[in-house]
Amino acid sequence: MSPAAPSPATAAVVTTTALGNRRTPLLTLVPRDGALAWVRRGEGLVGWGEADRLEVSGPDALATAAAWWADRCARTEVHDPVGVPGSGPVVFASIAFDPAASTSVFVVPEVVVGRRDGATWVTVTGDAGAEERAVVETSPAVTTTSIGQLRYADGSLDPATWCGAVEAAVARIDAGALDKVVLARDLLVSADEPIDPRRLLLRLAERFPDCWTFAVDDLLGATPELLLRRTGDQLSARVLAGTTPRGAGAEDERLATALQGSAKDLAEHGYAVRSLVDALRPYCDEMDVPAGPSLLTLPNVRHLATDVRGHQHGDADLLELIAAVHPTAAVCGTPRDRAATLIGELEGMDRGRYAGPVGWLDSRGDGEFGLALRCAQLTGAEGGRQARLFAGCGIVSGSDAAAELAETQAKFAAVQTALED
Ligand SMILES: C=C(O[C@H]1C=CC=C(C(=O)O)[C@@H]1O)C(=O)O
Repeated sequence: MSPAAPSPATAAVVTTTALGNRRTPLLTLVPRDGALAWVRRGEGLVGWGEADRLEVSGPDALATAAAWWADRCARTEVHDPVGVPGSGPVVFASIAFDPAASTSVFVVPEVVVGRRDGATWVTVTGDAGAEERAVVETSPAVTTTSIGQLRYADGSLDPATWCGAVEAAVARIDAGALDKVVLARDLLVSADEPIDPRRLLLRLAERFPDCWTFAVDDLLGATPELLLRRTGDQLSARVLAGTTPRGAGAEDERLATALQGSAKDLAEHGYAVRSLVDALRPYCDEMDVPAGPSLLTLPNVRHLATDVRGHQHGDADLLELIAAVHPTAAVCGTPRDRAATLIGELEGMDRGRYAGPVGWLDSRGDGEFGLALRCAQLTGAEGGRQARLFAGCGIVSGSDAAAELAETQAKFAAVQTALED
């Protein structure tokens, strides 16, 4: 564990509705550097500045982070007349796909602007002057500069080698070694000009209103998958697995109908739902799991989707629940351990925080975490002109490597279109 700096003995956190009447879109408020965001349909949280930061890895990473956040909250003087999920002290988090091996990042912003059910609030952590700065800083930023031409290069594996990995995975599945594994690949992008995260976030939010547009520590994306939301003792999740690209004209409907009737995709989806439900069940006294999936339609792909709800008993905090459910078979596989080992063997890359939980947590224990999918890691290389994109696919018996490669391309398109616009 490597906390960047020791927490101050006490911190003051003030939430105010002073900007309550302003309807400025949240994502236009964030600065170019250090943007923090979790926004869907214009509501959610944005933040900037760093009042505190924790970078952590190792087998107890999430327990360490939970203790750090609880300790920080206990030593914080809070004035929060708003009193809704996301008001008062908030930490944004981007957790590694493998928290034991890679670094997870937790950032407490100096300023958070939140919007929920049409009401807007501002929360300031730290010195009194920050509140005034927040008001000044909540003027919309200019975000329209073009980044020029984009050039793409293979990431860790070229497409043919990745298809070979998919075939190897199918062979292992057919030999009975496991039921499902999610294999991902990365794509490198270089632009003529530095990539402005604000521009990317705005484009993603415009094009993907059903997704959660997120940014934490230069990992930016619009995820359709909600790993876990906790509001008091109510838990909810949106599990996705099983995908088809969009088609032109009548072909689009044909693809949608085929997805809903595909035994392969329904099996792939079933593993993902079961992995979440089985992991969450010990923490719930009631669960509502629909008998079959619905269809989620996005501009680039359609997914099989299941919205799961649970009523929590006991006092496990949200990070403990996240540690229990992650990684689900939407991003890892079944059985989990064998799938994780095969990912390490076949993928040839470090996922970092791709496919890890990303979101926020408040001092009441409420929060929302998605899976960091359809995302780009801004690398800072070449003066901020480079990004690394990620996309993965669930592989089961019957998966076809060429179709899976096409699926990764359709998934990359979420960020590519936002960069190219
Ligand atoms: C792993 C990814 O997607 C997951 C979520 C939805 C559908 C998926 C699929 O059909 O394979 C994946 O399980 C990704 O977008 O990188």
